[in-house]
Amino acid sequence: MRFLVIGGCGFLGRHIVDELLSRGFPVNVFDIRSTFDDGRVKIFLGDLCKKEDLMPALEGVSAVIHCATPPPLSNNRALFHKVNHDGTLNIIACCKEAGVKRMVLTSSASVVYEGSDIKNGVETMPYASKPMDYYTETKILQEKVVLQANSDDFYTVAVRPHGIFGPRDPHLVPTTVRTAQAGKMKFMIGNGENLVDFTFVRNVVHGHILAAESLGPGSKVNGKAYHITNDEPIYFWTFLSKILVGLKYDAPKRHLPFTFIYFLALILNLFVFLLKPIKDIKPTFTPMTVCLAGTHHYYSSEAAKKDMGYRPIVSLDDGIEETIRSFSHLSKK
Ligand SMILES: NC(=O)c1ccc[n+]([C@@H]2O[C@H](COP(=O)([O-])OP(=O)(O)OC[C@H]3O[C@@H](n4cnc5c(N)ncnc54)[C@H](O)[C@@H]3O)[C@@H](O)[C@H]2O)c1
Ligand SMILES: CC(C)CCC[C@@H](C)[C@H]1CC[C@H]2C3=C(CC[C@]12C)[C@@]1(C)CC[C@H](O)[C@@H](C(=O)O)[C@@H]1CC3
Repeated sequence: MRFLVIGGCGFLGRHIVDELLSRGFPVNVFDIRSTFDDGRVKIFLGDLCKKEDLMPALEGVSAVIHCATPPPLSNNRALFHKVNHDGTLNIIACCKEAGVKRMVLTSSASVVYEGSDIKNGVETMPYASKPMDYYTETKILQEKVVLQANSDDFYTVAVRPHGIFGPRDPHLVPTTVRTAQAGKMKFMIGNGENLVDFTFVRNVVHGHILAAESLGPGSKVNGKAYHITNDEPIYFWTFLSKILVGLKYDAPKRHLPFTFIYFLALILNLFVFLLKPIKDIKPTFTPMTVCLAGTHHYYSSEAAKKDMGYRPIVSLDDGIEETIRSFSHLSKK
């Protein structure tokens, strides 16, 4: 079975490519940029929104894993809609024309998150009626169109990871370190007792490949969404503190009231919106990131265990240790 990994030059995508190759699968990669060179992989460069770019990459492909997205913290509504919604519709149409049989979408557990506590959330929870940011808004649209495309000759499934971390993560660890270097990591938001899922990247990869292998005629996974987590919810600030201390930065010790910081983030968000025509500011402290830092949000992966035999293959502590080692270049000097 030849795979095409759309977004294969990204953080998750590259790990998926590496694992597929190690399991002996032939792999194509499609991405708008190239970040690596491997003789075993043909990298097709292009825009997933363009049929003429995508079709050559689909030749001889049986299964597509779509894990491309604009950067989740970029806040560019038009780009998110163009890539995550319109682009995904293009991928579906191209897959059907090329005779691809299976599609795995990398969705996100956040498609049901509206800023309030979610404890052991299940996949049957409704989509967020008021998504907290444009990224989440378009991840909902994206998952809907992929699952609606499921049919007797084109099997689709959505994998919903949460808080992916690991080597080459471009979002979580670098942003955390930058925030600490800017002296803005002295306080925890809230009481520090909010449990969340952080998922080591190789567990997410494992879930994707299991999902791809599980698709097929009459399969119970066809047309469904599945949470893939480490199955070890951890206090949000304990996780960040482990990363910070591992990289020789001080862990936050004092607390700021969640409601106060959320109110400040709302005001900052209004200023960002008003200033947008003049200057495109991308604050770290947004209503979404503040809620993620101050509320419970962890999800049940029981459905994935039951329907596709998923189990995390790397423990949280081992994943944190490997991540810290891989980011030693970001250690405090
Ligand atoms: N990082 C997380 O914590 C997390 C959690 C849950 C779900 N996800 C989902 O996982 C997937 C991968 O996320 P990531 O963290 O690896 O992101 P990433 O930014 O590292 O990778 C995304 C890739 O998509 C590519 N891309 C963007 N626009 C494109 C276009 N128009 N045409 C072709 N390629 C394009 C980028 O070049 C990049 O290589 C995304 O779908 C994201 O929504 C991420
Ligand atoms: C300054 C602090 C308040 C926070 C510093 C760390 C944050 C930058 C990360 C902590 C949790 C991360 C996270 C995401 C992005 C980076 C953080 C906010 C996602 C929103 C990325 C996109 C995914 O789809 C979301 C998911 O559902 O997994 C992530 C949720 C966690």
